[in-house]
Amino acid sequence: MTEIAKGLEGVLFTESKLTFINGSEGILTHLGIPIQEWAEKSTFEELSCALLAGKLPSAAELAKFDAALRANREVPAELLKEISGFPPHANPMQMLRTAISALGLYDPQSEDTSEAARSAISIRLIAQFATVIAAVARVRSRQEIVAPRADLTHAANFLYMLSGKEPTSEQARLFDIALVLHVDHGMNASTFTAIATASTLSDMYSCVVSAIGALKGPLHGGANEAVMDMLDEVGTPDKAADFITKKLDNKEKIMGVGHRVYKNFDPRSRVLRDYAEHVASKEGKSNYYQILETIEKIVVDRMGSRGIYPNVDFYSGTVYADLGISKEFFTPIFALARVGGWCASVIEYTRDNRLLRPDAVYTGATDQHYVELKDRQ
Ligand SMILES: CC(=O)SCCNC(=O)CCNC(=O)[C@H](O)C(C)(C)COP(=O)(O)OP(=O)(O)OC[C@H]1O[C@@H](n2cnc3c(N)ncnc32)[C@H](O)[C@@H]1OP(=O)(O)O
Ligand SMILES: O=C([O-])CC(=O)C(=O)O
Repeated sequence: MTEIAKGLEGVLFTESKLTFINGSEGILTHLGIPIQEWAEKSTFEELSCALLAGKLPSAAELAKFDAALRANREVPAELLKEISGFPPHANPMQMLRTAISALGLYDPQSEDTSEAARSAISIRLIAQFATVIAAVARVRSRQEIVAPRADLTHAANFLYMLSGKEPTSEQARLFDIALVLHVDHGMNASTFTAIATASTLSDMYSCVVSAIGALKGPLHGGANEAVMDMLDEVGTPDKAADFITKKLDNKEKIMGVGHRVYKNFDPRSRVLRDYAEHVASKEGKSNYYQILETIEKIVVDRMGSRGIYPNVDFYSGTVYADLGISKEFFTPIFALARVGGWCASVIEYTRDNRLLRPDAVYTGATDQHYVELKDRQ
């Protein structure tokens, strides 16, 4: 019988030098460097630059990349006008997808699929995702759009555009670490989608727009918002154990746990948990943090032997909530970070491109003939 790799599980379709994951041991590296070191020592700018270049940048290379990001933060005024006209109740990921699609219309280089053009567009996309997401947030809350500032880091500038207030250096650093943790993750569904689009030799904006659509779903990037919905449904820490036990007894899926590749702790969730714990030790444990602690313990006790552990989406929301960000923006923030990984993966794949075109085992009808409409039941 023909074997079908449902969900393409375990299928190797390309080579990559960017990200390595050992799911059974909970190891994640970018360019061979552990994610914990990137989180502790690096920045979103540096990791994005490194993935795009395929190597750690020199100080001069990083300064040039950072300057290019800062210089490209502004988006066309026409686009801001379009975003201001979006229905303010619309889903922010739909707004992001539509706005990035429109952004491509204003980029004279958008149809150029050479590596040099793809790299230049990547810098603009990384810089302008922040401006677009913050603009979407301001429009949804019926506030004036805040223009970007070139004197702030990528993380600080985004938080500034979101709230209109400059964040403290601790807030900016915490957010930067969250971005670093989300930049890339091998052949996840949204990166694979970006690559599938790129494999037809389509343009960079089309690749990234299709990836936004894939990230949006609750089985992928949308899980971070779904975790927060779950925490809001639980309400108070004393109700967490009962709530999760019932869900597990009913074989319902728990958001923010389980992973196609990790059959152990997702190392990113450990880093995020440590930061959430750090905030909790300074400011007292929030309800959210206490509920997650209880859920984690019960899930690991009952599901750990089946390889089901918290993933990156489990704790990220508490970190964003501590920064005053509302849950509708958790998935757009995932996109804000992941755009770097999407661009780097598209560039790497298209260097040795082959059209992606898998197949399905046909199980439909055979030996049929067309029946005229008037003769059908
Ligand atoms: C950034 C990211 O994209 S990380 C992932 C974010 N997504 C989530 O957090 C959503 C919740 N998690 C899930 O739905 C899954 O774990 C996935 C889709 C992410 C990956 O899992 P897959 O490898 O596709 O496993 P699949 O969904 O087939 O489940 C396998 C078994 O584990 C169980 N399982 C998997 N995840 C969960 C979960 N979150 N809660 C409860 N049970 C689970 C399934 O019910 C299934 O059990 P069964 O064999 O008794 O039917
Ligand atoms: O790798 C995956 O399948 C999902 C994931 O954790 C990510 O994209 O960060």
